[in-house]
Amino acid sequence: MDMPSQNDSPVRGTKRKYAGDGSEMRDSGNELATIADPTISSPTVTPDTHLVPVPLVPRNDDYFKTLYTKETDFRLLGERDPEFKAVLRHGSSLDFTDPASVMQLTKTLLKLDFGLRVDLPADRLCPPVPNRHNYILWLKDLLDSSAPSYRGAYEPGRGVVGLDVGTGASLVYPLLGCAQRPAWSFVATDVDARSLAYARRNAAINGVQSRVRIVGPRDAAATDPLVPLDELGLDSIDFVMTNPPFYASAAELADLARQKARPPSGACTGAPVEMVYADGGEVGFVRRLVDESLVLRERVQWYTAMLGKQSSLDVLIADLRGRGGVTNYAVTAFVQGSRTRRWAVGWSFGARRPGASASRGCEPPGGKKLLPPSTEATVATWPVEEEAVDSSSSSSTERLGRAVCEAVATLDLVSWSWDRTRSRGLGFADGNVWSRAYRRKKARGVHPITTTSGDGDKDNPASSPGQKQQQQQQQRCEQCAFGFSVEVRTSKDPGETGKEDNVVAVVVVRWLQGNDHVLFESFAGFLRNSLRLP
Ligand SMILES: C[S@@+](CC[C@H](N)C(=O)[O-])C[C@H]1O[C@@H](n2cnc3c(N)ncnc32)[C@H](O)[C@@H]1O
Repeated sequence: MDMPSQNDSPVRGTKRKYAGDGSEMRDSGNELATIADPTISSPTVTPDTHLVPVPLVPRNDDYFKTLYTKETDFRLLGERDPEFKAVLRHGSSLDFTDPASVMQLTKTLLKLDFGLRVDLPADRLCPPVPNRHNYILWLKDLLDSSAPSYRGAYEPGRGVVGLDVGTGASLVYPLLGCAQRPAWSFVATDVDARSLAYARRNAAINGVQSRVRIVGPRDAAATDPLVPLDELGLDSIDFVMTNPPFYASAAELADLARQKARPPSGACTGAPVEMVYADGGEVGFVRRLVDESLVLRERVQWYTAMLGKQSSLDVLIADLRGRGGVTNYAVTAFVQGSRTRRWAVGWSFGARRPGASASRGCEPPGGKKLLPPSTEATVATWPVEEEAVDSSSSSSTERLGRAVCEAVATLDLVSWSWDRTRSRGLGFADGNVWSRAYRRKKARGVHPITTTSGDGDKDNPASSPGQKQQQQQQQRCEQCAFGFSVEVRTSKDPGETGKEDNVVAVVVVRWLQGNDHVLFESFAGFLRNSLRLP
């Protein structure tokens, strides 16, 4: 979960732009529940006509990627939202020690940037939007780059189901996920009845009840699973996410709040029920998730968790690699402004490997040794000449693409296809079919690799012979020891001249499937040596 740091605490009234590092706040009590709900024990309820269901407007992925990449200009935000303007000091600065101001910032960003409205209780966490958004961006990257289609890109039609363990009153992750991905749906759990009542209301306000199933209150006892797939009647889901309770005791929570040197009304980092996990804080909570994942395994493609401390990341990666024998995992950092950094870890028992930006999204202070094996390698770089005007001559990218296809054509692959429009090829092999040893054996008439046969299509009957064949081929590829893509991209390379306009074409190999990192390294080496560049 978000850990407040001493440095986050601005002096009251100082001018400061919000760089997304507002720590978890508890409201002072002057923001009240705004829609009457008998299940919420709010002392005073003020009806607010703004809070009627709002339709979510899907926007393109690039829009979401660029959000919060620059410091937020509060004056501008105030011009766009009068409710935010009302809490600004001198029209341009925000008092981060005032819970009502921080809560308004959260509401304003959710409203303006995502079209979301939330009702937040005074005595529960108020989520900093940029940090929560970072988690969703990372999940999108993780899931897109390890999708069953191997396309390595966003597929709007792909239905994805996620479980948010400990969703909180704001329901922030399911709301952000639904706002960005129309085909995503969620199950959201919590142990806190008060938070859940607000979460249900926030689902209703945003009209996402059919896409977010809110379950609980769960029993906090360790006997009540964090990932209750059987109870929910779910065979499998795509991901689990959690921002776990951080502290191991209420005393630790109070201690850190004191260190932040904020007045009590503004210093609070959430109610103990949300923030304390007595059985070991965030490490204990995520270990519990690891335990469950070791039983559920591939019923969830990605298990993920956000962490407040880098030391927790070290401990959990060691646990996953050691006890869990996990090799397919991802590490990233969510950085907001210059000070606030959170970590996240994800792991999978499946064979589909995520891209480098998702799996090696940061270099932890503990060093590169904490990172999972690399899944991308650049095997060739070629200067892009000025493209010929004559339409009969082909571009450097096309010629490089042809060179890739020629090199790969010499191999005994289970499948290889080249997409000319994307300059990208997709291939599958049963093993190392590029080694000299393989070729020698093949020349002697020995089939060097024993292949496994598919399970057939008994569970998924195809309607036409063409579809049937396609399905069988897909199943065959899924069982291959190695899956890869080769892509020709152009990029700017300042090179030795330092000139930004020096454009090069690069050939990038991506490890898409398999459990043997050596196979990937060796294939990249084969391609590096055998590409006859144009
Ligand atoms: C740090 S808060 C995160 C809230 C929200 N997801 C966010 O990011 O703002 C942790 C949440 O986990 C919930 N929680 C604690 N133990 C839980 C459990 N065993 N199962 C589900 N939720 C739990 C708490 O009530 C709290 O809402």
